[in-house]
Amino acid sequence: MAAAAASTSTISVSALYLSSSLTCSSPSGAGRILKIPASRGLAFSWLSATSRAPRASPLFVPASVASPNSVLSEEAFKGFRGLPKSPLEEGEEEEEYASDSYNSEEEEEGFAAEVDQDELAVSKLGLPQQLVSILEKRGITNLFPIQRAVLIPVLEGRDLIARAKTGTGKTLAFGIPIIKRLTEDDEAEGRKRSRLLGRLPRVLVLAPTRELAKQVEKEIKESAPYLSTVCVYGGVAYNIQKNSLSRGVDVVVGTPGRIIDLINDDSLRLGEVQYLVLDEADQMLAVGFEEDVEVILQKLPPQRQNMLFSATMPGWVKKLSRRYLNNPLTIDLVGDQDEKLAEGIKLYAISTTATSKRTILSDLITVYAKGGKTIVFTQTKRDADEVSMALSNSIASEALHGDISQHQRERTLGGFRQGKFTVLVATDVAARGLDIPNVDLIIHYELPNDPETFVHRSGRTGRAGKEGNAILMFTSSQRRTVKSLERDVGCRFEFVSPPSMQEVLESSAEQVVATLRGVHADSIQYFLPTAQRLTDEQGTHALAAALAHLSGFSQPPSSRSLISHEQGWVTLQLTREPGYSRGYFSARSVTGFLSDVYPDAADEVGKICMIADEKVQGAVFDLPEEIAKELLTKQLPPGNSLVKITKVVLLGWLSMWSFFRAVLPLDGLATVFGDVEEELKPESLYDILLPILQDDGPATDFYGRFSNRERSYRGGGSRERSQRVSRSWGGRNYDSDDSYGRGGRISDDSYGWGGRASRTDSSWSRNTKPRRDSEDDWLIGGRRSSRTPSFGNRERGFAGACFNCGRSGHRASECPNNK
Ligand SMILES: Nc1ncnc2c1ncn2[C@@H]1O[C@H](COP(=O)(O)OP(=O)(O)OP(=O)(O)O)[C@@H](O)[C@H]1O
Repeated sequence: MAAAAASTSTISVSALYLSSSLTCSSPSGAGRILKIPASRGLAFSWLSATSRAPRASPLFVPASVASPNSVLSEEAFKGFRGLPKSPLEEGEEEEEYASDSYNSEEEEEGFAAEVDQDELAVSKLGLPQQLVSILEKRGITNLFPIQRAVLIPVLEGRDLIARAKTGTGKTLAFGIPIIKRLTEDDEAEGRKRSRLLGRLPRVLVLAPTRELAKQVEKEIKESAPYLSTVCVYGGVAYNIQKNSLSRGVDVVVGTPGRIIDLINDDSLRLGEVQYLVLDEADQMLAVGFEEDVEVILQKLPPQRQNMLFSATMPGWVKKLSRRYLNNPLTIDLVGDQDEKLAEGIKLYAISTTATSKRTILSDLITVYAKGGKTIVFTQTKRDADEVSMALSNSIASEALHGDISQHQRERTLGGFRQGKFTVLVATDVAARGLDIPNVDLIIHYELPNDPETFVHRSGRTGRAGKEGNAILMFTSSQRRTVKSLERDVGCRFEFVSPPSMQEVLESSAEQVVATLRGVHADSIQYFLPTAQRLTDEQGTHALAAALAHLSGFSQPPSSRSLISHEQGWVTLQLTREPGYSRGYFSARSVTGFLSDVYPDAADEVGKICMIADEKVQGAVFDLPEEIAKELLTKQLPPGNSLVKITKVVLLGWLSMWSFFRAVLPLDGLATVFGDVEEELKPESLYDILLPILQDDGPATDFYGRFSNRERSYRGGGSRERSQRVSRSWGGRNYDSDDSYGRGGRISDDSYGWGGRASRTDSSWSRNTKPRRDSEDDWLIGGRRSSRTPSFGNRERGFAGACFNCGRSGHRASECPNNK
């Protein structure tokens, strides 16, 4: 068993659905393994059984509290009525504890019923009334698990290291106890201090990005408006920040670069800081803030309480905790759980081609976001701009990346928050920490660089216990990476096909109906006579016409290519019987055939894809609708057959379908599949399905870092052409990536990705830089220089960081610390 590090108390206990070995250690560091069979796992159903937690879905609470291998703070649950005796109490046998405490189903149920949900109510925790009222007004009536876990240790003055899933309320986890302490101290002094001009800060919160800093400031300000909270970050003038500091401040939140500048010109004095919070500590390292952070820590008074929040524990973060934290308590609500995502997030994956991505994107947004907010993640700034611009034709959208000025970034985020536009197209700058309420859909337009980025991007939805969807777009050559992601993140994708036109139309209509519900009753009055007349004349047609128009379909939807998804095109399939083949069947064979049969078609042909099945001599290709119609009337040379493809189905279904189609008559097919699935409704028996096609791109099976190669063959064309062009790409499009191209202090908080950009080594992808600190390799920006591009491909070795210990080279499931 791995005992906890001597200086760190890894948290113990809580036998919550314990299905595997849980490593526990007492505060003295003596670890023990507690084994409780899954069947005896204790369900903390009381946490989800409340009707008093309106913002938390039932799915949410067990995520952090009752999943297998949850590791929680024993102290955190002190005082909970009905909490079973700790298994770690002196002299108690592990097995005895297991059998004594949980020996029957009834006992479990009895216990669950006995525990009172009020134990989590903010009104019952002894918080200052002022704070309670404000929190309740904000809809925060019950603590989330990380907040409950952190509360007592912080109030007891412990240093701590904490980790919880995205969107689970980490900001208030440190915010609530700190605000409580400051409020009580002020009350004890008769509020003299709060009126003191020029008072020095008692709390310092360090955040890796400007946006995160502003968000933390907002959360603290909204929860304690009576305290003075000042946010300092780069990219904006110093004066306003200096003036605010000079007026007197209780809490300073900021990014390290600007904090150092303000310390250096004596505008910020840290001599009275009692609480230090390092938010997203591992990200500080990723963006090159490690030196700055250490400089700041050395300037703080030694008598202070430290709280460090970090998703992983790379070497530097461990070093920080050893050097600057005092016997910290580790509170880890993720542990080695396989599933790293919050429970409310439903994951989909969709196979696309480089050329079909953009057209599919807007359909996905229409069908899956249903008019709600969407964030689309791209790899590069250029893609963010281009995708946002392309979307703007049909959906209000804005881009967000590190090249956009700070002022504009704030305006964009503000507009998105307020719902002024519904689609934000962002690079990974927005992946970490941003808390935008009610984001319904995340689209990974390009694969993320690593599993952690996937978790953080996806975590912009499904926050605070809500539900959300995340869709991963991948090309067929990236299929293995998708599988790796499933393993690394412990998630399962539902593989879906591009939305059909029918689905797009239905979703558009639903959104219009939702908008109509918002029309004011008084306005409706003015239109009633006309509506009545129209209904009398045309019946429901009148309303259908209005819906069609408001959905943006005044003209009938044009046909769509099933390979490029572009409008106005039709996809046809040409197959040739083997005996009639004149040599190797290629894209040229298709154009040759078209020239013979209908030369106009040869001139207009769009994308051509070869059928993957080598036994079939054939290809599918796109033609403009009118030309396709004409072609289908032509006499074909013997041995050739030409059909219009009418449907795409998922690969899994396709193979099953092909099998049954080969062995059963049509009515037999209907019997086999009956009404099982939408894809296989009886009417679809007559559909001509798109066959499996040869890959249209180069191998990009190592997460998103090379996916911008796809740009090279965007625009369609034959497979041969695509590959030839794409090979000329050496890898990443450096100049357009957020991690590069900025240096110096100014960029210190340029969205976090600039950081000490000057230190980044653009040669990382070529794997030439020697390994300096293997634990940091995977991180985005800053120091990711040494990871091999084959990351994520299990067969080629795992180069990401372990979620459990933060070290690279193995997954959490293989972590030596588990043993
Ligand atoms: N107890 C609570 N009840 C209801 N809502 C809460 C509660 N605590 C926090 N929230 C809300 O949940 C949202 C997510 O909180 P926060 O941003 O602190 O999450 P996080 O864990 O820091 O996420 P990330 O890891 O993505 O940065 C915020 O909008 C916050 O106001």
